[in-house]
Amino acid sequence: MEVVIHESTIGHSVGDGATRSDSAKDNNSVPLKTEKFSYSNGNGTADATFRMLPQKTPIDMQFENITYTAVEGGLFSKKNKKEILHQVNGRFPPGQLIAIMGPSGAGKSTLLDVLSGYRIRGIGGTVYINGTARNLKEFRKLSCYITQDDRLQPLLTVEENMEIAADLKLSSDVSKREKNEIIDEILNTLGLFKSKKTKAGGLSGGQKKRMSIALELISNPLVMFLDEPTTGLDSSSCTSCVKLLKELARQGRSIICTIHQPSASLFQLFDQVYVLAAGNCLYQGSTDSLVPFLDTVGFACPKFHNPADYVIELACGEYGYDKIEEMIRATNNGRSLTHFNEPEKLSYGKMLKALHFCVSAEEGNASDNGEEALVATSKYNQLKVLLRRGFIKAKRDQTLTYLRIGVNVMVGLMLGTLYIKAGIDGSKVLDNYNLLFSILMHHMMSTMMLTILTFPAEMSILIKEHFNRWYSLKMYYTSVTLVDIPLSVFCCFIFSVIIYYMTSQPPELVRFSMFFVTSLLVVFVAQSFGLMIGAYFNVVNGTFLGPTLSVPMMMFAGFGVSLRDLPYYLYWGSYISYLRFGLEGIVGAVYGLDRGEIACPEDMYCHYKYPKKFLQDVAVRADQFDNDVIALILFLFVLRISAYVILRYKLMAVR
Ligand SMILES: Nc1ncnc2c1ncn2[C@@H]1O[C@H](COP(=O)(O)OP(=O)(O)OP(=O)(O)O)[C@@H](O)[C@H]1O
Repeated sequence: MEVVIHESTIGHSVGDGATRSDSAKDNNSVPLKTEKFSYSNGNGTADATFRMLPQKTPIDMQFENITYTAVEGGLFSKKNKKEILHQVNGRFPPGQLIAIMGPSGAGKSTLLDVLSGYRIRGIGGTVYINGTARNLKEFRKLSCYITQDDRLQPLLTVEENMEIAADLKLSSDVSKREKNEIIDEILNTLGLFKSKKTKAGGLSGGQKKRMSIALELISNPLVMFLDEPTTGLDSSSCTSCVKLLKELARQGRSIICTIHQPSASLFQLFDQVYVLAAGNCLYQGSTDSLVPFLDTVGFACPKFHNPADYVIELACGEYGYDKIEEMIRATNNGRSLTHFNEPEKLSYGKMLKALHFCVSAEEGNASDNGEEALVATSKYNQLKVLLRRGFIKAKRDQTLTYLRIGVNVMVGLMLGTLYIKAGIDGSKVLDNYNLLFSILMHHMMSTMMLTILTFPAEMSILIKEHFNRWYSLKMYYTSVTLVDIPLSVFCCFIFSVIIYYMTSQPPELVRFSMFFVTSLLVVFVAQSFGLMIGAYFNVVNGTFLGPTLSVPMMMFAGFGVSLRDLPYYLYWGSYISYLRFGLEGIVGAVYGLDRGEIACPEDMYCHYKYPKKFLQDVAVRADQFDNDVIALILFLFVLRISAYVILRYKLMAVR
């Protein structure tokens, strides 16, 4: 198979003095020399032929005096600063598979987060890329972070997940055929080709891990950070995962991963190891040199003992804390490179054994500010791809789509049966009023709770994909907003038709339209409210807060206590309750527009056969429809913008 490689990052370096030798050619596809090589894919070996281009400069990473200070303490408790990394140093050369090891709580994930640029607050020290202080923005374009939990779209097949990633991470100049070739190439390499049509949710743990790696490989990162890639895998999957990582390292990448306690055979697969204990470096150097190092510091590894186990035992303080201090001194907290085999000087040709494309030719470069400059494709393309993904998900989602439609039909039928013909019965005007409020309750609770319950799961995927520069938050948010519109409209329409017909509300198009528009706006406002809560809180807190905060909305809607009877010092509450405007709009649709006398059954007393009398008694102004619509639209805008701001804050706060 031949893969075209773009000349997109020629001469690209990531220090402050980052240069790009020929940015004008960034998007040009130039076929160059062809090279053939073999690699293992977990199912044996495979051959591939790649057309190679001058590649990105491999990345030699050094870090000096890295500290990380976390701030502990809640909103109402005293804030304490806690230093987690204590001036650690080290070097991660290219083409190497590097393990960051240490006991639980040693600071492995923290160091990985700091080096990858995922963590940006509370950090001290300097990271150098090829000898120059790191420019984080440039560095992020060449690196990726693969989280411990596999944040995949479970409803999309492996192939669809890859296609979406390719459409977002590769320049739009790359043709569909070329993208497919790259996808096949990566899936083949990672042993996922046969599972192409399997939904990601149905993959095994090992396959999910490989899938996470495959998605990021699309943009051909030079540095890959992986947080505990072997956690949850059986020993054979662990080995094949680490072998795969080694293969990727051999192609010129730096592969840096945290790992708990590898078996002796797994440990041997790593080129280099970095051992941490309580935020200090105990050892850094080649895997082979660990045992000689332990000899030199006088803590010889017992015969037949796994050196990885032994060094973790030392790091845990099992043999005394003085030994930890001795090792920190011996390595000078990571400054010493004595046990560091100079990385094998890979020939240029060998370095070029990257799988396929280099991509850093951002179409979004036009606006070279903020996150837009980090993503690979235009805003329009991001939105298009995210909408495509959203619609595929919606089509397959049992909860968000089918259950939602089912609930609207069921509740419509139930309420319709309970209040059958209440709309034309002069003796049942109060019942009908209850029905109208119940309709609003249904719209509010069903949409708000669905969003609160489902959005936090999306959030973790958003954090990963956004950090790995798949898309900008604006485009993500726009797609989330747009994707749900058709289904919301459909559900609301079908519910409105059922209830309106069964309960015999006035059969006039204008009234039905007012009824439907008000209902739909309440749906959108409630959804935005749910999004605001779901963006910030987890499911447990959100499930508590959503209904709790809705109670004042109901109180001030003017239903139980009419607006006329609200104490003046609480009247402001009616302006912050969107249900008040919803109720006014929907009651106006049914009883407004100078509706005439309502038929009263024989032998019945109909107190409210004149709608005007009823409207007076419940203190609802039925001539305010336009204002109600405007108020609900305002609520919609304010809540949507607030949800966006909260989402943006949350994305930064987790870092
Ligand atoms: N934001 C934070 N606030 C307070 N403490 C933190 C914070 N982040 C990390 N820590 C603390 O720093 C220490 C190191 O955490 P880290 O997650 O890096 O450890 P680790 O070596 O990766 O552990 P494990 O292998 O168990 O995942 C832990 O004691 C942890 O509680």
